[in-house]
Amino acid sequence: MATGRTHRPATRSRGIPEATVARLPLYLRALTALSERSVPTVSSEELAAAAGVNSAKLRKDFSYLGSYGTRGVGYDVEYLVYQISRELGLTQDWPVVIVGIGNLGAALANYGGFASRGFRVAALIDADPTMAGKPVAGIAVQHTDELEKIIDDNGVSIGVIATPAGAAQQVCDRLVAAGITSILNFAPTVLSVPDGVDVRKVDLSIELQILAFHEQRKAGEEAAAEAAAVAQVPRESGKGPDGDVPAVMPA
Ligand SMILES: NC(=O)c1ccc[n+]([C@@H]2O[C@H](COP(=O)([O-])OP(=O)(O)OC[C@H]3O[C@@H](n4cnc5c(N)ncnc54)[C@H](O)[C@@H]3O)[C@@H](O)[C@H]2O)c1
Repeated sequence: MATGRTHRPATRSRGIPEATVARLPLYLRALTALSERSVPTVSSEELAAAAGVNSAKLRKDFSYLGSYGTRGVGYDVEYLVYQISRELGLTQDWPVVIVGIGNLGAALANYGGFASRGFRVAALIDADPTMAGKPVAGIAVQHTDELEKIIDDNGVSIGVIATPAGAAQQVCDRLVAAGITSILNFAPTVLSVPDGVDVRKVDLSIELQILAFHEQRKAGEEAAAEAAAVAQVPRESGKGPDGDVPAVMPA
């Protein structure tokens, strides 16, 4: 779902390509599901299918982690969960702030999947003074006046922007000035950030537009197939649809 842009080279410092990094969460999600079912080992084919990735690509990706599996047995699920979590930096707790606590920000704050993956929502921040002190997902919303202090006090390095597009750059600038080096941006705008700051952008409407494109193409292909089928219907020479009336009168 994420359409991302980062300010990092295509290959990370430890030699893991960015495309592999982008697939690690897919493997981790599939492996976590296996782990929850107490499945001890998994073959590259099974895991690739569960993650929606080609199995040769999976084996190549895992070779960057130094994980080659055992022939005839496959990969040890628990160990792979640990390896990928460690590679993604998920073996430590990441405090996150969400800025803009409207419909989306509140939904994100309520999403239990962050905490279970090591992302602790440390603070919720909004510019609306009437929201200050109101609890959302059990956390009192704080006013943007306190943004810098909140980030400093909580050692936050990841910020989530869920404000209207018009406010996003200004919020981004304040987050970066306060020491944030990773931003997840939900606002439909392109953010400018200095080198060393990673931005990932999530835009569900872009995903829907891509689906609309494919739907349109499928509809076009169906229409073309129908037209081709109609064109191929054998006709008796000189007869109309009823078989007795000429479709086209001779000139
Ligand atoms: N990426 C996606 O898939 C996706 C999906 C839905 C919405 N959005 C986007 O997310 C954003 C929020 O949508 P919403 O429906 O929650 O809007 P909303 O109007 O319900 O909430 C916006 C919140 O941001 C606060 N805000 C405004 N300016 C601020 C500032 N400078 N600092 C801090 N807080 C500020 C407002 O007080 C409000 O509480 C919009 O930009 C919207 O387009 C993205």
